[in-house]
Amino acid sequence: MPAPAPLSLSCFDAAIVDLDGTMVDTLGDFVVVLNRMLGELNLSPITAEAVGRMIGKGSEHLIRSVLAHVEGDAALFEDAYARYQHHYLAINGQHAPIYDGVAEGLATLRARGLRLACLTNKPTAFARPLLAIKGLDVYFEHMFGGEAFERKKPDPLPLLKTCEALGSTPARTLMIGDSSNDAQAARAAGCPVVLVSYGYNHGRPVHEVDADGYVDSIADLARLLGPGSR
Ligand SMILES: O=C(O)COP(=O)(O)O
Ligand SMILES: [Mg+2]
Repeated sequence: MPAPAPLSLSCFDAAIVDLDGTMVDTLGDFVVVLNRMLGELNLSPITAEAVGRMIGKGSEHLIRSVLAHVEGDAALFEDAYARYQHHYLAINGQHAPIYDGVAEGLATLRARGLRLACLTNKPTAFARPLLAIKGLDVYFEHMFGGEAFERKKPDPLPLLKTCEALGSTPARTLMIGDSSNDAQAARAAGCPVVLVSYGYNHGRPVHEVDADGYVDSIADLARLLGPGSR
C-alpha cells in the first residue's frame, strides 16, 4: 500500500478546532460543578477519572451519564441540569488551564492564512465566555456550540455547516480534535483530521482512533504542516 501523503499547509484553506480536551483542559471545571450539583441533590460525589470518560458528547449526555453513574433517579435530569448550568456559569474557566502550545499554534495557523472556526459540543453559553476568558476568541472567525445545529458531533452535520460558514470545502478543511467523536464526524464529512494526544477521548487511548495524524500540541501541528506556499 502506498504511504499516505504527508499533511501540508498547501492542502488546507481552513481548520475547525474542538474545545474541551483540545484547547482547554476543562476537566477540573466539570468535576467542581458536577460535585456541587450532586451535593445539592444529596447524591454521592464523582471522581475526575469517571468524569473524563463522559466528556465530549455535550451537557445533556454528561448529566444523564453522571446521574446513572451515581445511581441517581433519571427523573432528576431537569433539576440537575438547571443546577449544573447555574454552577458552570459561576466558575467557568477557573479550574481549566489552556494546554501548552495552543495560542502559539493557532497564531501560526492564522499567520499562514488559514481561516479558523471553533466547533464544540459544549453549550455556546459556556463555550463563548470560556474562549474569551482564555484569550482564544481572537483566533476564530466563527464559534459554534453544541446546540448550534440540529445534531452534534459525531454526526457530520456540524462540520459541514462550519465548512459552509468558513467558505471552505470539507476536503480542504482540517479538523483538529481530541476524540473519536471529532474523528468520526470528520471522516463522515470528508475533512482530514488530526488528533491531539493529551485530551479525553472518552477514556480510551487516542491512537486507537482512525485519524490522519496525532500531535502532542497544536504548536507541533503548525510546525508539522510546514511554512507552505499558499
Ligand atoms: O461535551 C462537551 O461539553 C464538550 O465537548 P467538545 O470536546 O466537543 O468541546
Ligand atoms: Mg473534545
